[in-house]
Amino acid sequence: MSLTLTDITLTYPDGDTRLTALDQISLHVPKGTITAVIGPSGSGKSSLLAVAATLITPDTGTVTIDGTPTTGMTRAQLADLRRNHIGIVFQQPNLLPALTAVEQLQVMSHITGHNPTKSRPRALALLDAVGLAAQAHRHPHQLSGGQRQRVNIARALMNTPTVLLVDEPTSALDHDRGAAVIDLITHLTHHQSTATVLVTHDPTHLTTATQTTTLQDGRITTPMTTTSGRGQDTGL
Ligand SMILES: Nc1ncnc2c1ncn2[C@@H]1O[C@H](COP(=O)(O)OP(=O)(O)OP(=O)(O)O)[C@@H](O)[C@H]1O
Repeated sequence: MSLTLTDITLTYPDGDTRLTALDQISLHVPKGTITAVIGPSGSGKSSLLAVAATLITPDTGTVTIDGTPTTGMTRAQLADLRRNHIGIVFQQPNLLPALTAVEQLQVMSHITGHNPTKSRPRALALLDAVGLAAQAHRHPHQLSGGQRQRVNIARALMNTPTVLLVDEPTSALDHDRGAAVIDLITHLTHHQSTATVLVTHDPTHLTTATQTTTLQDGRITTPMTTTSGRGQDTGL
């Protein structure tokens, strides 16, 4: 259960030429660990997440999820892999306005062909794990920004992903709420054993990461460093 990127190069069309967004990136993220990715705007962080999520196919290189290389998979196989193995937390929660918090999570089961009614206990347990047991029946407009981001994170975990990809989850939150969200991601990473990649602009987030990598112009510029960040048991 891990995520491995091997020699990834990604280019985009740029007028008559091509812009290299990722240049021979290799990264190994074991289960139960967080790799923080930092770097200036335009350095390739979002591109890296999109490649890891199999949303963009790189020009060269391999994305391996849980030991299975994704190279050569059909679109249907990739969609299946994303639904069942990859959780993605975007900057903005993008919750459905008409649904309550618990229903936002149950929809994920519906998408994977499972019975949403049967998945309700897990949805409620996850909301409890992110501190929202009392808000499970509220609609997005009845939740604060931090609470909406917590629903977003819980939703990404609904289908027990082995890989969790998180893009600047605190950009819309104040410092304290942001720190709480990072604590939550750390906690869930360890106890759901996800291989987590966290893109962040905030250096204070790096203390909870297992390793940190810095991107500059699509290249890794610093060797990984290892810390000892750990969370607590959610029992999920
Ligand atoms: N769809 C695209 N078409 C062409 N160029 C792109 C596209 N997406 C990104 N780029 C370029 O690729 C490079 C890397 O962009 P990317 O968004 O991955 O960086 P980033 O580090 O996530 O930036 P930010 O922190 O501003 O989100 C930049 O030069 C960007 O302009």
